[in-house]
Amino acid sequence: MLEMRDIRKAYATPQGPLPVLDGVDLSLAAGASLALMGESGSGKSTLLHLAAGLDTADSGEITLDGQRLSTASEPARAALRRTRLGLVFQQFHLVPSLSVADNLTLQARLAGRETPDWSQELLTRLGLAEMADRYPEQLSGGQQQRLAIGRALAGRPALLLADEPTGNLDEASAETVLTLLLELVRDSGCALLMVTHSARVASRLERRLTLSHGRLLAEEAR
Ligand SMILES: Nc1ncnc2c1ncn2[C@@H]1O[C@H](COP(=O)(O)OP(=O)(O)OP(=O)(O)O)[C@@H](O)[C@H]1O
Repeated sequence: MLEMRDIRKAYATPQGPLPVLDGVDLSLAAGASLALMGESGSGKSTLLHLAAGLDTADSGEITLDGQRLSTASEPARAALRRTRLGLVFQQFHLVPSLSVADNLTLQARLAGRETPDWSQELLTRLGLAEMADRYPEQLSGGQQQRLAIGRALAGRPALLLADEPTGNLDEASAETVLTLLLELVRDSGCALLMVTHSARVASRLERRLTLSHGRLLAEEAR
């Protein structure tokens, strides 16, 4: 479903190129879940952004759902993102002027992928059905992140990319949000690539990989 082959990426800085990824290979099967770990600055977000087609690698090949992302144009990458990917970040990035229900469905609707039954099920399972007419500022942090997860899954993506999705939440909300996210991912059959600092969070996923000095370390067995 997601294949990354010999990915290299350096950022241009005033001091010269800063190499971040130096030959990364990663494969994620349909429906599988993988935690991406590594020290701060090791390139986790960079890798996730490349998988999302939000940025391009200097070299290497990325294939998503059989389509080559690495050579696709920006509009083609955006179309693939809209239809095949769900994204969740540490910041929730909700639209303040839209209700909870509209935030949940907007992206799926724009991509022509909204199914009202699934949207309603998501609202209920995320504990947001009673709050459908509220606005994001009227929700707690945990509720806002649940909404952001619902939005990412409303279009039934093949792959959910999540960057520290519980990083902004207290321990109790983080646990609730993570459990819900994993249940919904499992039930919807989508694959999950999640960046996390937390070994405890990572242990809840099927696979774990660690980035270090631009490379992925050998995989730990579960
Ligand atoms: N746009 C950019 N321009 C220059 N350097 C960048 C840019 N984005 C990231 N970097 C640098 O690349 C390295 C990897 O950053 P990245 O955000 O991918 O790491 P990370 O592992 O996700 O870190 P964290 O866990 O702290 O979020 C860091 O040294 C960072 O400073």
